[in-house]
Amino acid sequence: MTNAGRTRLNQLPEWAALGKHREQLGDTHLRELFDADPRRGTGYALRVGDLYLDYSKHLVTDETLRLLRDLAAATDVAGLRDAMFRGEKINNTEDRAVLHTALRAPRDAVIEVDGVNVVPEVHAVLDKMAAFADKVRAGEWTGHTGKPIRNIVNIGIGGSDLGPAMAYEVLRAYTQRDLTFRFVSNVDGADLHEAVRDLDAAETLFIVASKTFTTIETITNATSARNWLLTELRAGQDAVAKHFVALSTNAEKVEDFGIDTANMFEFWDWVGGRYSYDSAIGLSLMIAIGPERFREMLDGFHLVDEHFRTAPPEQNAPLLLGLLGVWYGAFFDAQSHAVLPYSHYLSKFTAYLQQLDMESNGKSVTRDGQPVDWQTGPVVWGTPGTNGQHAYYQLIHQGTKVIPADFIGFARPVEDLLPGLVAQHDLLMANFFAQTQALAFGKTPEEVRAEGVPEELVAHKTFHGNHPTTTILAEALTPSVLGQLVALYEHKVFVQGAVWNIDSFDQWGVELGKVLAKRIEPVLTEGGGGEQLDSSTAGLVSAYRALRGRS
Ligand SMILES: O=P(O)(O)OC[C@H]1O[C@](O)(CO)[C@@H](O)[C@@H]1O
Repeated sequence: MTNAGRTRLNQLPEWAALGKHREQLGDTHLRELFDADPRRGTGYALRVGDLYLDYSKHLVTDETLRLLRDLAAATDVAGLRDAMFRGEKINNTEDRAVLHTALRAPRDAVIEVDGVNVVPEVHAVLDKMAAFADKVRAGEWTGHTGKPIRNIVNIGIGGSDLGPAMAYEVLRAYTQRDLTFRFVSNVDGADLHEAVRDLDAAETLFIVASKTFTTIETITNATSARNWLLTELRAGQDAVAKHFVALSTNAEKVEDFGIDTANMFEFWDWVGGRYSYDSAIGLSLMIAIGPERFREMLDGFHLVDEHFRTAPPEQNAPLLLGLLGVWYGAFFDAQSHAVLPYSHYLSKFTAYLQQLDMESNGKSVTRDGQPVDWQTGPVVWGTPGTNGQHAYYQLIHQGTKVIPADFIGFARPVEDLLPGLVAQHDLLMANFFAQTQALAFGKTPEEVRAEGVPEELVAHKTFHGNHPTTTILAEALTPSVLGQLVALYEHKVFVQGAVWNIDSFDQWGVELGKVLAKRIEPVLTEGGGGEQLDSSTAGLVSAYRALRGRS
């Protein structure tokens, strides 16, 4: 599936048609589009599972949407999608299938990789995880000294950290509150230090999460955690078995580290790191929320998988969101995309999406290695919306950049909020609705003047508006809704990669820095070798050594 010989994206007639249409659209304002169609607000909306998705505040008309769907057809998004679901090796630079959708397939589904149905293996691991999670939750998994495990520390980085850490925050209201969870990723020793300093080692379980089990940050932190544990417990190597489990595809390396492979939860090379938290990588989350809730989350993923696989293009939400991103990148020169959740529990959601989107689509060559000459993945950024309003929203409202944004909010606060706090929810959501309204429609100079604003301030108090947003609203932030949201973004990223003709499932761009760090480390510690470095890096390394008192 190299797509060799495919017509270059910007030479397709469908691309040219979009370019021409963009010119015709010119400066058409959302105010005009809404005035022209009183039903636009409800007409440009979709329901997917529990998600209500309003895309009416986008700079598009029926014609734009039709042309974008034509582009999707011309680039065979549906063909690549079907190949992915069938287990074909669409990750062509690594010659791997891309089957995170199999992680949430029902028990009786049949999905084959190299002629083997992978679904039974997926469910066998889920069952093993559930048995383990139940034991820990019930206090039946005891440590080396016989005390029950009460603290769970996940050690991993990238996809082996961001997913479980994000989902733990999102679903905090569903977690077993007498257990403590920590997530360690940074090779800066401060991360592990702060995570364990107040924990009783006798009650602490380390989950070492690494697809490859070779990632230097994770193995370094896991080794330090093992040293800490054995020192605290004044115990020998035999204490490791009760306090360390591994989540990996690499049994050999897990064994080398000293973790019993009986305590390893497996996944497979057809699960990309950034698509993996619904695999064994989600063990910490499953312990936190319990197997039943975890399964509800998987069902939420599956619901959107099925929607993406089967919904017609006009109603296909990931297709639509993906195409809108293509539209803004190519024809509005949008460089970034903001994700602005109006839920404190989604505070790590955008950070999670950064890896999902930017590691997937931060590419500049096509599947067959030709340089692209069109925009690919945007810079994804954002934090919970109300906080952003008092920080960077100024730039979105009145700056010079086009920043399409997703607003995500919920009708009901989580159930166990303290009673006095439930009332705050309407204020939160009033802000949610007000912001997309202000961004779309702005405030004209005439409206400003009508308020009696002095003429010299009119320009400053004018809001041009016309800033595109998607609004995603659900009743409540449940495990299923989280699964639905993540799958929606996974498939949106897929659609964009398919249109741009890039491999969204490799990540060669992270390799060079790793190799150079390995070379530089001995120069920092032992000295010498500086002459092989460029003059800037050599100067910095020598300043570092001097500051560390090394000559
Ligand atoms: O799970 P692993 O193998 O430790 O990898 C961690 C992360 O490192 C990366 O490979 C990037 O270096 C990510 O894609 C991955 O999620």
